[in-house]
Amino acid sequence: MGNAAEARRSINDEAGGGATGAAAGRGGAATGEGGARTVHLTKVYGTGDMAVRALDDVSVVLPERRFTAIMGPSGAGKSTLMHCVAGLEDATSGKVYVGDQELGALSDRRLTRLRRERIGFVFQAFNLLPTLTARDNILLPMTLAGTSPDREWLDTVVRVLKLGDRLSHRPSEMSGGQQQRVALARALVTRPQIVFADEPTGNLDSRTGAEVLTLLRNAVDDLGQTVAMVTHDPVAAGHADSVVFLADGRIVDVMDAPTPDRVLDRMRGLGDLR
Ligand SMILES: Nc1ncnc2c1ncn2[C@@H]1O[C@H](COP(=O)(O)OP(=O)(O)OP(=O)(O)O)[C@@H](O)[C@H]1O
Repeated sequence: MGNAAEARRSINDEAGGGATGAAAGRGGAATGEGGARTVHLTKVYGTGDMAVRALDDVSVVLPERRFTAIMGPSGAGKSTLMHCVAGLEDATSGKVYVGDQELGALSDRRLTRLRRERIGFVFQAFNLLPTLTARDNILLPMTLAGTSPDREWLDTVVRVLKLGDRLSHRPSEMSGGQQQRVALARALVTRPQIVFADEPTGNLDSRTGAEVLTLLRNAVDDLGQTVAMVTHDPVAAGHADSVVFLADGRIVDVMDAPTPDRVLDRMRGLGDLR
């Protein structure tokens, strides 16, 4: 209960200098050591008559060691929000912080490094390389960066994700759920500040989807990760600590301790009847 209330306060706070209580309460500075946040973030695609305001003055905190779901009707700006916070898109105005680092202040080279070292991604299509074994897929970010894994952490991730007996298998020799677990392990292996999951259960049957959601939950509860997940699925959102609802590029609601029924009701209210 305390955690949910804390997460809500933190999300609802003006994400700028006013984000005192919740972020400070978890041992960070007022700006929060972990997690990510946006301050008056606006993203406009195109110009003139063609301009699309995909995000309109969004101030939100994705609190450290919390599992946050991002929901809303198609075109609401969910992917844009995720891409801006992950440093894949520039803000038109406003600011994005990963931990205490403001992304707009970074050169391209440093932004690339921050993305590689501090952000993990799990996509709907697992994006595993077919010719590599599970182990080599998991280690790919480190191979590309020329760094070596922290053995103990790698062992922990492999154990929590129950991949110990799959490490020498190639993606074609694994089920969808196993492939998604490898993708999650790859996202976690660098111990990122935040993991973004974009519809991570979209391609999975409901049982395997539930397994992946449990693993994301475990990544937060057992490994201390911060996870933000875009989803259309109220059941998936029910695994999160809180849900941020977007509509027309704005945050319209935040729900703590979500249940699938309450999420579904809220989505109906937003005209999202999928
Ligand atoms: N590269 C782009 N160029 C122009 N417009 C874009 C671009 N990317 C997104 N948009 C527009 O920005 C708005 C928000 O898109 P976004 O993909 O963030 O929504 P979403 O909530 O993720 O939608 P969905 O659930 O359908 O994936 C939409 O109107 C979309 O058409």
